[in-house]
Amino acid sequence: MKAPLAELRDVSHGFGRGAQRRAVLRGITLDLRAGDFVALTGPSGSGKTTLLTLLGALRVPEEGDLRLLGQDVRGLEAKALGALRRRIGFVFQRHHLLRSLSVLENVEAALHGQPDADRARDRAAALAMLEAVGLGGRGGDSTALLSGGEQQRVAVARALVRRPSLVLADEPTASLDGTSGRAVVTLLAALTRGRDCAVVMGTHDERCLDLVTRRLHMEDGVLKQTEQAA
Ligand SMILES: Nc1ncnc2c1ncn2[C@@H]1O[C@H](COP(=O)(O)OP(=O)(O)OP(=O)(O)O)[C@@H](O)[C@H]1O
Repeated sequence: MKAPLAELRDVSHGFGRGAQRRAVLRGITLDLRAGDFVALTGPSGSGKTTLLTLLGALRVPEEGDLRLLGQDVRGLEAKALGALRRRIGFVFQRHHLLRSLSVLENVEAALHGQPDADRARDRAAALAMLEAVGLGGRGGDSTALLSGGEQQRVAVARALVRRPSLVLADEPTASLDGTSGRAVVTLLAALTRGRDCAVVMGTHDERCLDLVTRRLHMEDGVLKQTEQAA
């Protein structure tokens, strides 16, 4: 069996010091493997976003071991952490597209600064990814012309165009109606299936839970259940 894409062993994390101290994640042990499409559920404040930031190498845990894509994040310098982050795709609640760039340029921008950047190849990859999210004809449009669901599909294209090994989505459907939200999660599942990739989606959206392969539930910083979905 291949090594997990993410391995957490007894990971704890908190914020603040002294009387202001707040323990947010407590003793999290978890493996994520290729093919996992995970819904991370739990009440507001239970620690879902904090866990996603650790999985995204945006923070280093205060305690415990965290290996991402085979690397121990604690041992990494800032440059190596940056390189690791470039192998991870992020989708947020709001799309965070750049209004001054066209739809296609927003997706292409995710490829800029890559060590092996190549303009023509990057453009072809961005166009193919826009096609894959059903927006093949909209590359030249301003992002302001798109609906909320379409904008979030561009955000999915932007996150996946680098072919990341780990995709992290924090409430990707929260600002969308039910149909558009489901379309976004369906796309995320379809475009990552069969690839050497794991997806973790923090969500309160009950309507999308049938689309995942695995459910994790957080309560007060503790992972309560690790259940395989049907
Ligand atoms: N940078 C920070 N500094 C201090 N406290 C923080 C910080 N980030 C998060 N917290 C606190 O950690 C706790 C968990 O927050 P987190 O955002 O991880 O929860 P969540 O489960 O994602 O919540 P929601 O579903 O509302 O997004 C909260 O009490 C929050 O206030």
